[in-house]
Order: sequence, then C-alpha cells, then structure tokens
Amino acid sequence: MRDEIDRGGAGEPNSSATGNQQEPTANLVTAAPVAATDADPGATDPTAAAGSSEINGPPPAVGSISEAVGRASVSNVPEPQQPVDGHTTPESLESPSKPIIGGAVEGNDSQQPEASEPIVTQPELDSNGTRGDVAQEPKSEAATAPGPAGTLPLGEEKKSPQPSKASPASIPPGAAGPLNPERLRFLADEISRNVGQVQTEEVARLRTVTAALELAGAVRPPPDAIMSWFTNMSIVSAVRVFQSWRVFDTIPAGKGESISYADLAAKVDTEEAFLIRMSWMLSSTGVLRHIDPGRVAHTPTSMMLRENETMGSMFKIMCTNVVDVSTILPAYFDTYGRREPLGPAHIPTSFLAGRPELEYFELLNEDPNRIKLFMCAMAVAHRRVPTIGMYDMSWVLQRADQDPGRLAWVDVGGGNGHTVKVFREAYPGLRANQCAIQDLPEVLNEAQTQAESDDALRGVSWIPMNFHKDVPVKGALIYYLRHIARDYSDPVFTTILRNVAGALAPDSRVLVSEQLLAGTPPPVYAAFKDYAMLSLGGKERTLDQFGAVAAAAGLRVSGVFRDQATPHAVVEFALQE
Ligand SMILES: C[S@@+](CC[C@H](N)C(=O)[O-])C[C@H]1O[C@@H](n2cnc3c(N)ncnc32)[C@H](O)[C@@H]1O
Repeated sequence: MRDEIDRGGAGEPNSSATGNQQEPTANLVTAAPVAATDADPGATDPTAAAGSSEINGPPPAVGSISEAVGRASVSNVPEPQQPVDGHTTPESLESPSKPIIGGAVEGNDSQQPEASEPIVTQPELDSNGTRGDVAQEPKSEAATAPGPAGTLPLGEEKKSPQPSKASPASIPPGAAGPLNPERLRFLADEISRNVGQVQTEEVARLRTVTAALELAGAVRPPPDAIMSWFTNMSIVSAVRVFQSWRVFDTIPAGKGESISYADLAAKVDTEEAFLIRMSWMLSSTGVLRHIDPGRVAHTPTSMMLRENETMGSMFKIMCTNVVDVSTILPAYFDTYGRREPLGPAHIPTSFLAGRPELEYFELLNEDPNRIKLFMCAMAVAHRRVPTIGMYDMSWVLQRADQDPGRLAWVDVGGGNGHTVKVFREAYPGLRANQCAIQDLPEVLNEAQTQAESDDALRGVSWIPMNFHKDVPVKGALIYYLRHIARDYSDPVFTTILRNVAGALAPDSRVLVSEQLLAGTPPPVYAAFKDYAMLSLGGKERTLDQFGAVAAAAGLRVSGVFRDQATPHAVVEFALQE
C-alpha cells in the first residue's frame, strides 16, 4: 500500500515517523531525504517486468560492495459546452448509452456539511534549509467523529501505513553536498541491502536504482561522465533509425527466435555489413541480443520499440519533445528571452514545429496520427506512476452513496478515461454514472471509440470542454487533475485552477496528482521529467509553488497525500474560506 497522509510522516526531514525503515548512519539521516526515483521507464509498467529479470542471482553479502568502494579513491565529483445543468447532455456527444448526469448542486451545501480537513500550516525550514511538513494530523476529535450527516470528515483517511523497511525516504540526498567515501559506502550498502528483493519489492527496486545511479555517477571520472551522455544519445539515434526501417518489427518476436543479419538486411533494404555496424550500438547496450555467429534477436527492451507498442509511442514523443527540442532551445531563448516559457502558445515544441502561435495540444490535434501516438504514450505514462493508494477514497464513496444523483468524480483532462478506469476497478463503489471524463472534443471522440468495449467505462459521462475557458460540470464531489498541472506555466495553470474553482460546491475538493519536488535537487528521473516539461512550457512544482498557484486561483491546499516509493503525491485543494 502506498497510502500516506502527509502529516510529518516518512519522507520528511526530522520525522519521527520513519517506522521500521532502515536508517542510514546517524550523520546522514539528518540530511533531507530524497524519495526514490522511478528511474526505470518501466517502473510500474507490467510489460517491463521481463526487463528486470536481468537482475538476478543471489544478493551480495551486505557490505561486500561497500568494502570494495571503500577502497576506491574518490575523484572530483563533480469552445467549451455550456455549463451542464442538472441532467443536460451536451448535444455533440448525446447518446443514450452515454448519459450526462452532472448533477448541479449549487445551493445544496446546507445538506452537505463542510468537512473537517487536515490543518495546513506554514512550512518551516529545517536546519538544512529544507521545508518541513505542511499538513498536520487533524484534531483527534475531528478525525474520529463522523460528520453531522453521517459523513466522514475529510481528513479521516487511514493512517499512514508503516513504510516498508526499504522505504526510499531514508536515502539522504547525494546532490546536497560533495561526495565522499562514506557516502559511497552508504550507497553501496543500500544496493547490498535491497538488491535481493528487486524482483519482488518495488520499493527495493527503486532504492537499488537510485543508489546505483548515484554511485555510478560518483565513481565515473568527469570525462567519462561527459562522454556517457552521448552514449545515451547514440542509443536513441540508433533506435530512431531502426524504428524508421522497421527493424524491430522484422526481427521475429517468438520465444527463442532470431534472424540472420543477412536476412534482416535484405528485409529492411540495407547492406548486411552496415546493418551489423548499426546494430552494435544496440547490442552493446543490451537493447538487442547478438547471437554468434551472425544472428540477432529481440530483448524485452527492443520488443517494446515495435510499431504500435505503447513504449515505442512514448519513445517517439520523447524524441520530438526532448531530442529535437534540444536542438532549437538556444534559438528559442534567443527569440523569447532567457526565462521560463509562459505558454500556452510560443513554447519550444510549437517553435520547433514552425507554428509558434499554437498550444501543444493544438499542435497535436492538427495531426490525427500524432494525437493517436500521444494517447498511446499516455497509456505508458499512466502505468509508470502511482494512481491509486495515495488518497483515501472512503469519504468520497460514502458521500457518493448518500447522494446518488450527484457526480462524484470528474476527471478534468481525463484523456481516454484510463484513470477513471483504474479508480472504478479499485473502488467498485464509484458508480459509472457518477463519473465524468472531460477533455477536448477531438480527444473525446477518439477516446469514446476506444472505450466502447470497456466495461469499466460503460455509463460514464464524456463531456467536451476547454479547461482554459470553463469547467462545465458544477458541484461534483471531486475534480481530479492528473498530469495536467505539469503541462503548464504558473499563469496558465492558475487560470485552469480558477476555472475549476468556479465549478466547486463548498464541499467539493480538487485533487491534483503530480510529482512533488522538494527544494533540493530531486532524483535524476524526477529532474528529467521537470526538464522535459519545459518543451511544453510546463513544469513540475514544489508544494509551496502549488500553494502559491492555488492562492491566486481562490483555493487553498487542504491536504497532501504522498506516495511512499516515488516523488508522486495527491495535493488536495478546497475553496478559500
Ligand atoms: C498529459 S495528459 C493527462 C491525461 C490524464 N489525466 C492522465 O493522467 O493520464 C493531458 C490531458 O489534458 C487534455 N487537454 C489538453 N488541453 C486541454 C484543454 N484545453 N481542455 C481540456 N483538456 C485538455 C489532453 O487532451 C490530455 O488528455
């Protein structure tokens, strides 16, 4: 379970609620902990499980790696619909099988007592300059007494479970200070402690990856480190070529199958010797498997790069948004100034496309293939990060049950409904006719077609909207925004939140599900995601930054619910009092 109400528990500096997690040496625990990275692109992607099987064999004896590194010398380390009123169905999507039941509830707050909430305090800086916690335990009477109408007070969520003994919260940050042999030994011990459980415990796997990445970065001499960046670029480059030549689709995918380079070259219309040379970049790095003499086979990684595979789609999106954008970023900043893109238009991706006047999603929607690719990639992104388990749904389910005519769950920017599906499957009490998925009309047209055969989505409402202009369903219990905030700059996200705020009943809550940054350098994958969002004019945020945007939109942070294994969290917002 990942449930956690952030009330000074694990993951926060100077916390006493670290449970039975293993603590690093005393001088290190005082540093602000760094949550583990979901550094492996397949972190929660079940299709990635095969890849992890490469890590096998018995775990090394504790201390064995640290003894080795202890002897190593450390070098310098360097247009929307009208508001949906009552049971009105937007005409464009009207269908008997897709009812809109958006129960407008303005004025019904007399029947819906205001919930008690976790108290949000001003964050304080600890001695490391790191923010302390923000949400305190609700007063015990509020936490134990049901609300006057028999509802659970907001904040009576489950207590944080004890973190796993391998909770990443106890990894202190390496980036906070210069590396030293003690740090290297600590990282090596982390690997030794966790490597035996990488195939069975997600947190152990994350901790191993986090420590191994930092360790590798630390022991690599700077010239090697610099050149290694280009190694990764060359893998990307070779994969792009092989994708365009359909090499991954031509290598047989059956168990134990392989193909000779000669046959493969003939099928993809190139010369055998050149194909062999091109493939070295991928077989040397474990993407393809070379078989002596003269044959090649898939690995779990290369299988994912085939046409129409979700990870292959994600790869293509990243090639545009990260690799191609990197080539024009200097020119972009020369044109727009050395500052954060404000968007929603005039962002690096639209600048790259020669259509700077367009927003990212306008750019996507111009090309049906691109929007399909994006939706496919979203399916990967959605599996790679935690969705359920952070926010306790009990009060939502209870109130939804008490008021079956009211929408309980509005997924704002919900795409093809994959997140609603996850919630409905995890919480069968969340009825389909109390859920709505709102998105751009073009996206919903595609999404509804895809969802027709999906039992979990049958009966949900599909409501076209433009969140930059309006949020058409009023008074639902929850407005859920997952991976929306990070697509936008502060001014743009403030407008979106203000539009959501305009739809709230007094007891409604907004849930923003995103990665939460701290004030210190995050794990590398978290930093990468923030950097990658730059190309869309978006950003990842700290809790303070979320608080500031919320305040400008007429909202306040009413709770923070962190995932224990990754930097992800659900930040809950309520109307300002
Ligand atoms: C990054 S995706 C997130 C999808 C989903 N919430 C998730 O977590 O997987 C952003 C979503 O916002 C939608 N979107 C973009 N611009 C929008 C707008 N102006 N109004 C409504 N939805 C929009 C996109 O179509 C897309 O489905």
